[in-house]
Amino acid sequence: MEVKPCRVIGYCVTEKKNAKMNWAEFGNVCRNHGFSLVKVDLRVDLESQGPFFAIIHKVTEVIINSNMGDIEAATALANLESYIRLHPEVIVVDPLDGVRSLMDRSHYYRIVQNSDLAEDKVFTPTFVDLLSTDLKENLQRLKDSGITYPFVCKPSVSHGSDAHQMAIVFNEEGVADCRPPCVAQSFINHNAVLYKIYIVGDNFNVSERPSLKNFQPSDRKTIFFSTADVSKADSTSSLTVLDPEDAAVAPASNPDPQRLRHIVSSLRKELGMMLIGVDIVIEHGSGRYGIIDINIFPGYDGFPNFFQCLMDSILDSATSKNYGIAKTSRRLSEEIDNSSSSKKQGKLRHLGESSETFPGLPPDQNLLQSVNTGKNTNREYEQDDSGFDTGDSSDERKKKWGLTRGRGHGKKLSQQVRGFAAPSQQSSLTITDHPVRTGLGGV
Ligand SMILES: Nc1ncnc2c1ncn2[C@@H]1O[C@H](COP(=O)(O)OP(=O)(O)OP(=O)(O)O)[C@@H](O)[C@H]1O
Ligand SMILES: O=P(O)(O)O[C@H]1[C@H](O)[C@H](O)[C@H](OP(=O)(O)O)[C@@H](OP(=O)(O)O)[C@@H]1O
Ligand SMILES: [Mg+2]
Repeated sequence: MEVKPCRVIGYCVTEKKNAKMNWAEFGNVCRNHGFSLVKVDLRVDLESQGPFFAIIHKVTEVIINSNMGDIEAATALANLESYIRLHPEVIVVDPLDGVRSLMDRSHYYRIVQNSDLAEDKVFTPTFVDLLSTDLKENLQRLKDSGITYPFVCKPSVSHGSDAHQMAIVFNEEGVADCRPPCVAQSFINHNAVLYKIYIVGDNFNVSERPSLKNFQPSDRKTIFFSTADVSKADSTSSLTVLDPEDAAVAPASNPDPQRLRHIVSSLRKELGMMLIGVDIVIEHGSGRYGIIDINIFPGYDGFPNFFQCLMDSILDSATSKNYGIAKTSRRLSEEIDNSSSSKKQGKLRHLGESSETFPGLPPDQNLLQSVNTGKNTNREYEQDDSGFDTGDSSDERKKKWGLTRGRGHGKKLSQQVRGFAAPSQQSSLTITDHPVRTGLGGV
């Protein structure tokens, strides 16, 4: 009996993400690969909407609401979970157990702590859960855990509308401002520069973002802030402008591609997920790399050609998952191979075939090297519009940044590596420094 190839990709994301991303663009990419894209309605049994080849989701709000007793959310989650359970052949982006582990901040801080990253001067700042409303108990826990002042107090749940209101606590008096359940994480001075790694399967892209300036312990009052005001590409908070004495000594820091690749490969191995965001700071003085946050299916703002990259990762996952190839007629596997090989003749450029230079950057910062990925698909995605509708593409962002803010804000790093090599394998990496005039007037 001929098996009809299943060519439907389903997606169900938060309304915010639905509005922010140009899903019609992804529909075009799917069609180019012989798939149709369907918006999944979790209120209805998925059997009647499938069968699905893959399901892409961001159901963090559904999980949170379900955990809080919302019946509709619990039903929606049960619909998704039962379909996944009955259809192990479907590619789930990403597995719900990985999603749940990244919804609890201290849980993923522990994953970093217990990974092999420590050997590479990569750490997660000291942290402790504060679950009690008893101030004395919390003060003791902070002391016993070695938390230093100032520390950042973050909601325990890392995603959703209530997850991004935070506080910088400078002294014991300020501990009364913590609202458990929360996580206290020692503050790391990092010269107001954050590196945001966006991971799509075996590809990652690094962009530089504004970040909190350096702080010292003091008797000052707690500072409350929303992360949306601090580390977005166009954040303009005065909290992200270095004090003159700090700006004078802040080194221009370029993250080490080898160490970034190790972070990506280690977290991919630990988490087994396709769509992850990792927030890195480089500690002033020690040069250690601090992983301060890991995000589920983040915004991918400025990620070149995100949807094409997502499609490739799904096909890669299908191939490596032997998606029914053993059980299905050869035709389907040839179809999958053809659709993936058609990609190679499509919009892809092999790395290292041509070196571009960017005016305004000294030659040594125009680094374009080929990457040996250990796979026969070394390639870079052309820097086309990824179909994002953020109104904040890297070109717009370049225009917005007028003055240099803090040291090291001068570059937009974009490292596009496919099938990155594990740190033990010798390989070099493509780094394209886009010279941008950066900073924000008047901050
Ligand atoms: N331990 C820390 N030391 C210094 N700065 C920190 C620390 N933790 C967080 N920050 C600052 O606060 C910002 C937000 O922190 P974090 O990423 O944990 O919050 P979030 O709500 O998960 O943000 P998002 O979801 O937007 O990534 C960081 O980008 C950084 O500027
Ligand atoms: O700047 P980024 O891309 O990291 O911003 C992300 C943020 O890190 C969180 O992942 C947000 O998810 P929630 O915590 O669930 O709000 C993302 O929002 P989303 O609407 O895009 O999912 C931000 O983009
Ligand atoms: Mg973050």
